[in-house]
Amino acid sequence: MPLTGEYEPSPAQWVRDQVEEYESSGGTRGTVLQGLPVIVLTTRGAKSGKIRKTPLMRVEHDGAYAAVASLGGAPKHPVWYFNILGDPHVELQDGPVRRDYVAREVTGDEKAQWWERAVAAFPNYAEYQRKTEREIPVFVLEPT
Ligand SMILES: C[C@H](OP(=O)(O)OC[C@@H](O)[C@@H](O)[C@@H](O)Cn1c2nc(=O)[nH]c(=O)c-2cc2ccc(O)cc21)C(=O)N[C@@H](CCC(=O)N[C@@H](CCC(=O)O)C(=O)O)C(=O)O
Repeated sequence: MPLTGEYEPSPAQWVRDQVEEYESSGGTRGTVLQGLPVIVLTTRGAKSGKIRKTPLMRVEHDGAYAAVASLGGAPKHPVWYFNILGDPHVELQDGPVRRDYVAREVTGDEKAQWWERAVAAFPNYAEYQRKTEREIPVFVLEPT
């Protein structure tokens, strides 16, 4: 079931702009960062209930995706992390395809396997984890 409600763009201009270009082009432009593929994750604000859209690096395997709450290795989780904890029903747009998913945080061996996939897709993730004490959370998103 697609998430409905009032969209509240990111306060970060470059993020807002990437979402705008991604969506207005039907997922044909604004789909990379540093030449690597990007998806757009839609979540429901845990406090506002508004629709939030977050570009993330594309980490996909057999139809499932990882959402890596790296925030560049910052000491705190990105806010969208708490949105997913509040409501695991999310949407993900990968290029022109937009689908509904249910997200769950992964740990242990499953997380290690997805972390490997994530670093393979975007090597900066390894550097981000090295630069912070915070354990970077990973959600796996499976199609509903
Ligand atoms: C700035 C903040 O954003 P954030 O949710 O912390 O997410 C920060 C970043 O992760 C986010 O901007 C990502 O898109 C950055 N980013 C990546 N961020 C990552 O963490 N991982 C990535 O792989 C990644 C890739 C990427 C690629 C392209 C690009 O343009 C950006 C990319 C934000 O939007 N804050 C809002 C509130 C947002 C929100 O969801 N509020 C909730 C409240 C939630 C709560 O407080 O519990 C609500 O509406 O209820 C505000 O300050 O008004």
